Amino acid sequence: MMGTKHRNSHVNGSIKSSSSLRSSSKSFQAKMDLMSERLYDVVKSGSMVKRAQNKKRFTPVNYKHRWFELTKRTFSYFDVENVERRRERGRIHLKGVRLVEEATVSGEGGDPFAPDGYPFQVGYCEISASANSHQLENGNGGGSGVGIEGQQSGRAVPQYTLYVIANSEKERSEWIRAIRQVCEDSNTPKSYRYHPGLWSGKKWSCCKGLSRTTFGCRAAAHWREANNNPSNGSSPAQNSTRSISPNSSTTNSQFSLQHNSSGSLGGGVGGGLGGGGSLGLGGGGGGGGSCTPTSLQPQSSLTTFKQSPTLLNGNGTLLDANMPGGIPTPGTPNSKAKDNSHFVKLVVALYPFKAIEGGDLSLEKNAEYEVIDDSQEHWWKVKDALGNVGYIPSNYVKPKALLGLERYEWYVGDMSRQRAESLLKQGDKEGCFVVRKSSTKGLYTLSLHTKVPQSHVKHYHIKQNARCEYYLSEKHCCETIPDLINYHRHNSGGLACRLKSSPCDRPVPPTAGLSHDKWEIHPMELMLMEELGSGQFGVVRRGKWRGSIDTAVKMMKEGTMSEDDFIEEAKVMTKLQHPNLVQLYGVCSKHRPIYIVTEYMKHGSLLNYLRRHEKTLIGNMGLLLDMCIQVSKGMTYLERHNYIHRDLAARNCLVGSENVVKVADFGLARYVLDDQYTSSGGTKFPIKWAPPEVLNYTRFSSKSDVWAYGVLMWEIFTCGKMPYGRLKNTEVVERVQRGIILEKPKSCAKEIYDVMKLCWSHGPEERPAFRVLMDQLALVAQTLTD
Ligand SMILES: Nc1ncnc2c1ncn2[C@@H]1O[C@H](COP(=O)(O)OP(=O)(O)OP(=O)(O)O)[C@@H](O)[C@H]1O
Ligand SMILES: [Zn+2]
Repeated sequence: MMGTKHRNSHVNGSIKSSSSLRSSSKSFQAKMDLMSERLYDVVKSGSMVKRAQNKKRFTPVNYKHRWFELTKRTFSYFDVENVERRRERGRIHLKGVRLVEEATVSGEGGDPFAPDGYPFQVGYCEISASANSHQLENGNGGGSGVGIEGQQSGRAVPQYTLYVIANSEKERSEWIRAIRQVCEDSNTPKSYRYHPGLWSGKKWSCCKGLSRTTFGCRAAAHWREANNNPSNGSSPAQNSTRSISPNSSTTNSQFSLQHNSSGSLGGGVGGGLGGGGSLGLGGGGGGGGSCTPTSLQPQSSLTTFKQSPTLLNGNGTLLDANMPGGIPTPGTPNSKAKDNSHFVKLVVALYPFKAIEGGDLSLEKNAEYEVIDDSQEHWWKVKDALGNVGYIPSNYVKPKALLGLERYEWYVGDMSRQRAESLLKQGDKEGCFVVRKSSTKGLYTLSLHTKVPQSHVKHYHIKQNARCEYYLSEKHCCETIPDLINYHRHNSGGLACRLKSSPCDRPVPPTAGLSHDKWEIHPMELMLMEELGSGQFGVVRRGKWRGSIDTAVKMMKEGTMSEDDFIEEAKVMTKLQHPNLVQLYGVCSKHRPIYIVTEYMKHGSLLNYLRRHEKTLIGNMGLLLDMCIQVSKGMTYLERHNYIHRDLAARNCLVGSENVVKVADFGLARYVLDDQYTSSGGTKFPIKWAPPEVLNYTRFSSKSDVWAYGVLMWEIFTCGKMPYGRLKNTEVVERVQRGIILEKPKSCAKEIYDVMKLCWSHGPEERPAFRVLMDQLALVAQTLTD
């Protein structure tokens, strides 16, 4: 039980005045050290989302954007605003770090308010805030005054856990690796167990363990081993716990559910439910949005769990967490294979899927399936309740343990205000509504269509009171959002009208290929219909695959592309999958002309769409900005996969229902044989979308895509005007070389034009990455709308 009450012992009133004097000068010295350290040894930095103080209840305001910095001694975080003089909000001394692992914060039993992203956790023990790093170098030798902290710094078991949500899988694994690398490993156990999930106040979201101090349900080898393992390289498809997870066949094994009928892997006692610990200098006051009275809040905004320093094993025998080798693990790295039977991954179908090819399995919406093989990214082998086994598209299911509001028809997730409006107006029904993620991270918004006095959509923030109950009008509070929705189905309670229906089913996303391992399509399986348009490669027609799936079929004019190379590439391209990329289903390559078969987008090319709807679009900055953001999401995905588009422009984006915009034709330019198209001197070369380094040296990169993206933004905000008007290509080249850029479109806010200008920085390295652009535009959207 030690440790639970002592987190503030360094400010304990019993400390004698002389030592407090000493400690104040020491703390000044420590501050100076820390400042210089921050200036000179930042190993890694970046903005991510931090989960605040652990509470019994989950709340959206638990999540804040913070600027993180890793130095050789600390992992600290700062306000994101005010770049020059960032205020430090808290820090972890790396000496105290005991585990760094991926985490699962959302999903069933988890935090429904967790924003999307890639969470990881840092488990640590408290290191006295007043002590500087030099003192701590000696680890647990501390005198009795700071005895508890001194001892704790030598502990194997972390006392607290900090949850951080990275923006991409790659970023997450980079952070995990970086923190592990700079951490002293002397205090970390050879292997340890941890919970990938969150403690909800009642149980662990990962294993449903009912005691906060229950042994971790996941075994990890010491991270040295994990870090050295080549399979934990930077490949975004692999996550860093893969090699050390008990369920090695599971690509993302944090989803494993534990079926553990023979009792828990280890019991546990002790450890209060106490919240946070005070950490380091400056922590105070952060976090914000607490749900409990502030006087009960520990001063730091760190999310922390108390864990017992003393543990029981499965038989109830006392174990000393300080003993060499740390916590005994039922699943040591060598015995992991035997553990496999305990782990079953259950998924729930978000959409129906009809098995057409042999070997596939149909999915029934909301039914549960057991995953048998998820070694391939896009097609998993699963078993249904009747024992039928087959392949299903992995993007149609969600791990049961991660299921949040998705199970509800009315939840649309990441839909912008503008798209929600167009969706609801389309149905034109009184009381038709959706709940969506608000543009403020972690919050939700109810969008409601009403016809009184005339057809319009109202947006309400779902708020929380001091007891963490949700409400739309303060008089009617509910414990959960679904309860709140139910309440307002029966009582308008201050809303424009009662909630009635939600719009038709969520649109079913395309699959990566039309079946598992399928990218060669037999032309007999395609029914060709009307012509959709034509480009320089030939005609595009609508098609139906096996009478049921809408497709677009591009019939490639013979001699326009190097076909064999493209056919090889198509296998890779079918594997690229993102909601803002036009899905490549496959090719018909056995006959000529070859067909390229893609997802069908009902409103055709973005360029024509902008021109056709100029009147309604031009005044709607929110909608135009939303289109830009959608494209930036698709491009961020390509960037992350090191895939260069080479011909990004409004003509190569397509529009689907509810103003969904997707990027098409990525990478295709490489297979074009026509010199006029491929050489920067050619008449068909997209000069107006090309940055200086492409014009000069044909040097393509993701950053040349960023330049083109700036021009695409300009096309969007002018509703499809031709960049540089009627200027000839040679004149455009000359201007670009001289640094003359496109003018600000009339209907475009200065903040948005500023982003375009960044894309047109002369040197590729000065241009922001897509992932940065995406965040910047989301911030602009937040200030301009919602
Ligand atoms: N997946 C699709 N869904 C619906 N319509 C499509 C699809 N793909 C293409 N089209 C329609 O076909 C037209 C021609 O497309 P295509 O990609 O061949 O040429 P383009 O992009 O207009 O020009 P370029 O040949 O220079 O790339 C598009 O403008 C669009 O209207
Ligand atoms: Zn667990």
